[in-house]
Amino acid sequence: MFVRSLSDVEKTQFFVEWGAGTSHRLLTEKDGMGFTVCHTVVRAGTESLLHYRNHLEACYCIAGEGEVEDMDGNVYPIRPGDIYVLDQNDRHYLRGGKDTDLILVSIFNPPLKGIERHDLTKQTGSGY
Ligand SMILES: CC(=O)NCC[C@H](N)C(=O)O
Repeated sequence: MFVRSLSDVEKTQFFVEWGAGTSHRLLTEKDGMGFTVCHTVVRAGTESLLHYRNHLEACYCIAGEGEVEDMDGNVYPIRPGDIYVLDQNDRHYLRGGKDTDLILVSIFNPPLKGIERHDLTKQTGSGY
C-alpha cells in the first residue's frame, strides 16, 4: 500500500491547470489500479464544454457549488454529496458556482496517463 497527498502530486507533472481550475491526478495509469482519481477544482464563474471520448468519468462533489448541463439542456445543480456520472461518454457543460469554486473527486476509467491536457477552445468539447 501507499499514501499520497496533494502536496506530493504538486511536485510532479500530474498537477495540472486544466483551463478552468486545477487537477491533482492522485492516481494514474502507472499506479496499476485500473482507474484514475483526481482532486479537481472548478473555478467560480467558469464554464467548460467537456467531452471524454475514451474514458468514463464520475465526479463526486466534496465542497463548494456548481452545475452540470447535458446536451439536451438539462441543468443539474451540484452540491457536496452529489455525484454526476458520465456513463455514456456524455458531452456536457461544467460550471463553477457564481462566487464559489466547485471541488470534485473525479474518477476516470480507464485511467489517465496523467499528462493529458485540455484544449478548451474546441467547439466539440475538450477531453481525451
Ligand atoms: C471535472 C473534470 O473533468 N474536470 C477537468 C479536469 C479533470 N479532472 C482532469 O484531470 O483532466
